[in-house]
Amino acid sequence: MANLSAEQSNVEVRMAQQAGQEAGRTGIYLSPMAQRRADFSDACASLFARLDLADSADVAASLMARAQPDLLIIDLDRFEPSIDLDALADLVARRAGAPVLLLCPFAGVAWLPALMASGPLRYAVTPLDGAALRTMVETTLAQPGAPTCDAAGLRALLDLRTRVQAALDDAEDAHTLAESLCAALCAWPGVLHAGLFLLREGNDLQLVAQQGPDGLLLGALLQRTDRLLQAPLRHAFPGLLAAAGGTAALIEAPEQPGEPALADGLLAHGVAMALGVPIPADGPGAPRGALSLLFDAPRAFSLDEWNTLADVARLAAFGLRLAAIGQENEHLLVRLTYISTMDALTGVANRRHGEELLDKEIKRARRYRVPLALLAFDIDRFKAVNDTYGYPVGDVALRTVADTARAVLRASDVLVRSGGEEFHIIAPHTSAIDGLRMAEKVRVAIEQAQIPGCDHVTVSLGVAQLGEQESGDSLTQRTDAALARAKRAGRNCVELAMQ
Ligand SMILES: Nc1nc2c(ncn2[C@@H]2O[C@H](COP(=O)(O)OP(=O)(O)OP(=O)(O)O)[C@@H](O)[C@H]2O)c(=O)[nH]1
Repeated sequence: MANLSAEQSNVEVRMAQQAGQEAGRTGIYLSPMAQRRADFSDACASLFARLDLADSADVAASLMARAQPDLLIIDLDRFEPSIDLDALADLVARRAGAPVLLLCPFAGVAWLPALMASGPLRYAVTPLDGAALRTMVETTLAQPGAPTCDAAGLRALLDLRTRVQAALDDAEDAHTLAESLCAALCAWPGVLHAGLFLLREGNDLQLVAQQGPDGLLLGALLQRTDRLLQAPLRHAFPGLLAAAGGTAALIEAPEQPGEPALADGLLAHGVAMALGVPIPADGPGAPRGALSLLFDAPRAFSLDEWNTLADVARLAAFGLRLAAIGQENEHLLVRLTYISTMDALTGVANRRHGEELLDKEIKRARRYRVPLALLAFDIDRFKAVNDTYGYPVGDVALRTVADTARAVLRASDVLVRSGGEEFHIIAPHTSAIDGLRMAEKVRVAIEQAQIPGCDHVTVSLGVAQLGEQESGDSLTQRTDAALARAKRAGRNCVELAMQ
């Protein structure tokens, strides 16, 4: 069987050689690597009557100036990092539509769209074995046009763009955006699975969202879901290559990167081709990562498709930045609300916020016809504490008093620092009698509390229940008057307000 197929392929080569030579076919192969020029010559020279090997774009240009070949092959493998994209683009442009085959390493497909924009070309991802290379050369000679989208392909692209736009419009946070983007990409014909990787703090690349058939999970395929820049398959899996290197990566066959574990995993789930598109950092501190797409069959992308994929990645970057800004705004709002409503020393509500809360509770008490009590308390002879132990100890005493009072209150009660060493407690669902009990509990708790630096303090308290038509101001005045009476009555006691 092996002999037969070897014989067959020899026949094919001889036929192609004959056809090529009879047609007087000419070719120019460009690669800066001597070994690659020799390998190409071994695999494909027989397809041409004349094959010129060029080691630079300049040499290829001068060969082309003498006579345009039937096929120009540009091999980008090992061209990097000194690749002169402009010179190569110029070669493609000079072909003016005549056949060009671009051989592109799987981790360097970012150059593809740039060169495709200079003129029509076919491409193949390398490494390729000799037979596959020969087939690609023959295919390009037979059908030299660049991959294009038919009407159905364009409709699918439009649909993808619309879905991505909608995902951006509806995104509440980075996670929901990533999920919707994966769903949009999965709806693109041929896509089996879509995933989104994001670089988090500390250079931790994580899989944020994925969508695909049951059982096809990137976590299982890559054998981890976080710290993916250290994953064993980071040099082979296109999604990881794109996130790590910031440039697109494409494998047109599972075994192309030479990682048997990856090839087995992809083949087991019917994946024929894998693409990674980097999500560019959209400004400093912005998230960066990659989109990963797994396809059920190999296909050549048109320039429209490459451009759409780059647009999707840019929109993803923009949307993720927007989501991050939304989150930062929420944090700022929480901080701002805290600063403008809470007392910095004790962490309880400040006077202005206390007044707002009292108004709210009064309205609620009226609507539901439930009692509301207001308590006022003030530290006894606090001036003496400051004078004797110093202001910092006075501050500690204020904090301890606030903490102690808060500890004996219900969750629905609100403690307010009204100013200096004076506090109020808004007590919903509380009658005057219950308010008195509550005041006594607060008084005893504070009397017994240990104050670091000054031993103990006591408080005097006033209690009032909201009258039927009473305003917040009037309730406060009556409560404060009761507190004043408690002070006059000798301090460390509770007084009930008069109606
Ligand atoms: N350490 C500290 N002291 C404060 C603060 N705010 C107000 N005070 C002090 O609280 C004291 C209040 O004193 P007074 O109003 O005379 O009342 P008092 O000494 O507590 O006496 P009675 O209320 O009559 O028992 C003053 O010494 C203020 O300086 C604060 O934030 N920190």
